[in-house]
Amino acid sequence: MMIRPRRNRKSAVIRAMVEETKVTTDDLIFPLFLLEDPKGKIEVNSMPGIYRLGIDHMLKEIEECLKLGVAAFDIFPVVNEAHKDKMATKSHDSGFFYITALKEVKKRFPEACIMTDVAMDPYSSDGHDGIVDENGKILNDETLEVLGKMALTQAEAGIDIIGPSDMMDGRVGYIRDILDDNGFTETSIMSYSAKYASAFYGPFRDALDSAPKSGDKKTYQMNPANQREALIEADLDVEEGADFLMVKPALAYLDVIKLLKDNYELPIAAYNVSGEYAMVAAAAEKGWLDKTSAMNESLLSIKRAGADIILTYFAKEFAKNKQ
Ligand SMILES: NCC(=O)CCC(=O)O
Ligand SMILES: [Mg+2]
Repeated sequence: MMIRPRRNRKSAVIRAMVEETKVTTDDLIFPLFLLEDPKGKIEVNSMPGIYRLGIDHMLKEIEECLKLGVAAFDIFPVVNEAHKDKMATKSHDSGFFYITALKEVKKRFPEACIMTDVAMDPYSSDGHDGIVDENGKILNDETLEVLGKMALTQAEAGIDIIGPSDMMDGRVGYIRDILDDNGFTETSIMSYSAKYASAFYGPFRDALDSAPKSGDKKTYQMNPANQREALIEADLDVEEGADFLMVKPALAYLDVIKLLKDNYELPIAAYNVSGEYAMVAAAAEKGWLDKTSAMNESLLSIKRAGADIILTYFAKEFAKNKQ
């Protein structure tokens, strides 16, 4: 035998030397759920180890993460039912707890990179990302106006990266124009370019209590069967001024991550979503697999597929394990 691939696996030093992919805390964005009650702290039932936090706890959490080397956070609001309405009015109310908390976070930790989400669902009494008309249809162009106001309100709070996750057509360009017209030329946009209508968002909707009250999201989120459609979405986002392209979910869509990586020069992000976290966490709780190894392998696979950035609920745990 002339060629014996096992020689390059014979010791830990050689294995490390020939390792093609490495995940570091620099690659990670940690999604966090913000509660209205400043002192609140409630675990998400379907995401063991992940908590919804009031601002007091969240400041502590961010401080701990920064010490561990995790410096980027995507913050989502948990909105009480009483504050939801058809037009998601609270999403662009600068006095709402979410915006005041974001300002507090940026003031305390100016060095942290803070990302926010642009979509109507957390604030919508219909639980949809856009405006729902009397026939249950999701209105595209009317929704853009709400998204524009939402993005501007977040930019005014000093947010570093705006994340439109709604999948309305034309929203990246619409938001870019509004930000630029108001002087926020340095506010970045990470577009959820290829966001699929996935079952793996279930635990996130538990966390935010934001599941659609009727229907599903298939008229705006992509069909999991489609790969080439991701190129259409990504082309548009590039033309409209996105700074990053995102694929979501991650693990069931590694081919899409690779496709975008091979076809675009912009950095590629992948969202290792709540259901992907929950599967590992639940199996680990049952003793059916090792949580740390499964976490490391998941993140490695997402990076190997081509993701430069990974949004993951494992961020803090990964960083702790690296210490
Ligand atoms: N717009 C953000 C999400 O929908 C997150 C989904 C998840 O983590 O399941
Ligand atoms: Mg699109």
